[in-house]
Amino acid sequence: MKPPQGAHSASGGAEQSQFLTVLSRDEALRRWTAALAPKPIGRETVSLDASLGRVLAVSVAAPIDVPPFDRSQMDGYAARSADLAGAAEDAPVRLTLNAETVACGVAPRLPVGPGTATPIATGGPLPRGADAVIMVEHTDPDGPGGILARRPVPPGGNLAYAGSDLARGEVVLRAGTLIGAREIGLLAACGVAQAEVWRRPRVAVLSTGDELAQPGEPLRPAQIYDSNGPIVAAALTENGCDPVRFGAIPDDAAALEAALREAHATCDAVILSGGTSKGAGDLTYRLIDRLGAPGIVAHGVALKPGKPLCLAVCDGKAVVVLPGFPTSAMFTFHDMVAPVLRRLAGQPPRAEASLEARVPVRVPSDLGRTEFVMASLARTDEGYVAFPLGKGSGSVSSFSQADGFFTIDALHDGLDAGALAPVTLLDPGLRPPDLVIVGSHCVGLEPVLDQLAAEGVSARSIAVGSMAGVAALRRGECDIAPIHLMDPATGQYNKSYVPDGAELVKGWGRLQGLAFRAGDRRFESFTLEQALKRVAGDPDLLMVNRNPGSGTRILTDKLLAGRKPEGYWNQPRSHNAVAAAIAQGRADWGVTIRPVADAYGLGFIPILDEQYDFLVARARRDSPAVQAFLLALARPETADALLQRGFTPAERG
Ligand SMILES: Nc1nc2c(c(=O)[nH]1)N[C@H]1C(S)=C(S)[C@@H](COP(=O)(O)OP(=O)(O)OC[C@H]3O[C@@H](n4cnc5c(N)ncnc54)[C@H](O)[C@@H]3O)O[C@H]1N2
Ligand code: MOO
Repeated sequence: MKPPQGAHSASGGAEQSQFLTVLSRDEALRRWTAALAPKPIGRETVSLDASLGRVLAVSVAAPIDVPPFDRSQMDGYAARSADLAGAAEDAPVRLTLNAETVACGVAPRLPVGPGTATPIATGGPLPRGADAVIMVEHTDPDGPGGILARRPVPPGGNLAYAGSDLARGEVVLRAGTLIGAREIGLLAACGVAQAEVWRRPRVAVLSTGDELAQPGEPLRPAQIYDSNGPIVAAALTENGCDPVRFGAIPDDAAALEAALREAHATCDAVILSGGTSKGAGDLTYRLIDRLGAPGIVAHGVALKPGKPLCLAVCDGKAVVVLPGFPTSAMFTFHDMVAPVLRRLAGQPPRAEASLEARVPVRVPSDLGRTEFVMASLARTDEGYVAFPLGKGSGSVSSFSQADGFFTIDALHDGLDAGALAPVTLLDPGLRPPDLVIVGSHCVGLEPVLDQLAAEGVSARSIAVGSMAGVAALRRGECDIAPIHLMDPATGQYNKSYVPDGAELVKGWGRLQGLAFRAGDRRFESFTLEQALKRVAGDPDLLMVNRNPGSGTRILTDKLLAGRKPEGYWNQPRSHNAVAAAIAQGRADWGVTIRPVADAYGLGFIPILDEQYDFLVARARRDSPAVQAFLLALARPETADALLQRGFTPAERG
């Protein structure tokens, strides 16, 4: 959305007309549902094949008996139980065969009189007079026209009576049932070819913002891909609605008004994302308020993520503006919007599940807002651990990687390390991963994890950095911690960081170096010593550093020997961020690894081969998942893949 207007704008300052009242989550929902009175929007009749995933609008009673007639459950002979009462192995009873055979789908013509039997197939209709079936195994032929029955069969033996499965008139599926494969089978068995189901609400999906490109299009400078549109559309389908995509609307009053009016006129509900927060983006609100009464009922909710959520009802239709930040958009959709849309769709409430987990690190939070923290779960010997996915509301990955979320209430400024928290699962069918890897993530891990996936071993890699990985391993929260930590005293990698109960497994080498824009004369063809002298002496050179605790930071500090050049406090958390800052000219140099520098087309002066190794918890070493990991690591294909990506595989004997 557009930034706040500065002093040069016509209005002479940023408008601050939004968030007049920030409501609690519950109050915002109460006002919205009171204005909307959500209920199913209508019925339609669909064919049985098209009914999967739909919700029955009316109860269905069986129009016929199932089975429709008394039928045999065995291949054998329809007979009279009274005739068989005295039959035994040493005293068989002779029965005369009637002159017909009852196959499936053949109506019998002849009755079974006393002393007679009719050959019958499993599923064949029982002839008049018969009240039992004797299995063929319990008989012997006795000439062309008779059998000897060697067992007694009680009345009703080996047969199913008409209506014993479903009786005509019995309700087989109730209104409100979600139709799955089993329900379809049930309806088909009763001969029902169509189902009366709730109509799926058509919900318009509009992204807003000049910066949005659609996936598949090239990304121009300062653009990002529209992820909210596709994820909201998919989440609507998951919740029983039909999304209608309107794409990304630029920040232009006429375009937005036209799209919004069309969406409101042609759909049952409208969901926008972006431009709900402060700034001069109040265009959307003025337009929504003009769409119909009562208009906006809540704008600003005391929760995080999701504070700028805007809820409206215009002429009986729900209109929602989700925050632009992807995690905020998805969380508010999941928590507040989806349950209401499900009621429009006639869908049953979503199944909720939660479990208790220990949160291993302190999680700070804002006072005054209920904070929802997305977390990845790992199972340990002492129960579940919830790792907060600390990427913030702007992240697209934290909502998708989260297993669930826990809350920190508005009156607290954080959750202490080690606290227990109930975690609400985003997918109630959570299956904890077989292998938990916590520490520094490296793209060299991908071929190893691909092999595990192909073998059916599910692995979860949680990137928290090397130091935090060591701590997690020490607390028993993971199986493996990848690290690349130089001991500043010895210059050696990793060996001095192995905690009790762990062992070090060799990974691979990553060439660390000083990266700069290719062709930059201030670095081109310099040795490392020359380059370091240059950065110390040239105040125009801007560096990009790494976050404290990262292996690269330790190395950088060692190289700088106490100096803090311009840019030192710019401390992103990844190799890629360092390379992007240099490539895009926000910085001139930084320390990163060769594969990343190459990917960004940067110049590179080698420093040293840093060792990326694995701490393995000894107690877990023999588990099948850890064994699979170690095997995958040792495969020649892995070494090839590492070489291809610019890493130096460890020598293995
Ligand atoms: N001064 C203040 N700034 C902000 C506040 C505030 O209270 N005061 N609130 C912050 C919070 S909290 C959130 S959440 C965001 C929400 O911002 P908007 O809803 O106005 O959204 P935008 O500004 O349009 O975009 C924010 C961010 O998200 C990206 N975005 C937008 N649409 C999409 C999309 N369809 N797919 C992917 N990403 C999208 C957009 O490019 C921005 O990066 O505001 C804070 N600021
Ligand atoms: O409410 Mo925003 O969604 O904190 O990030």
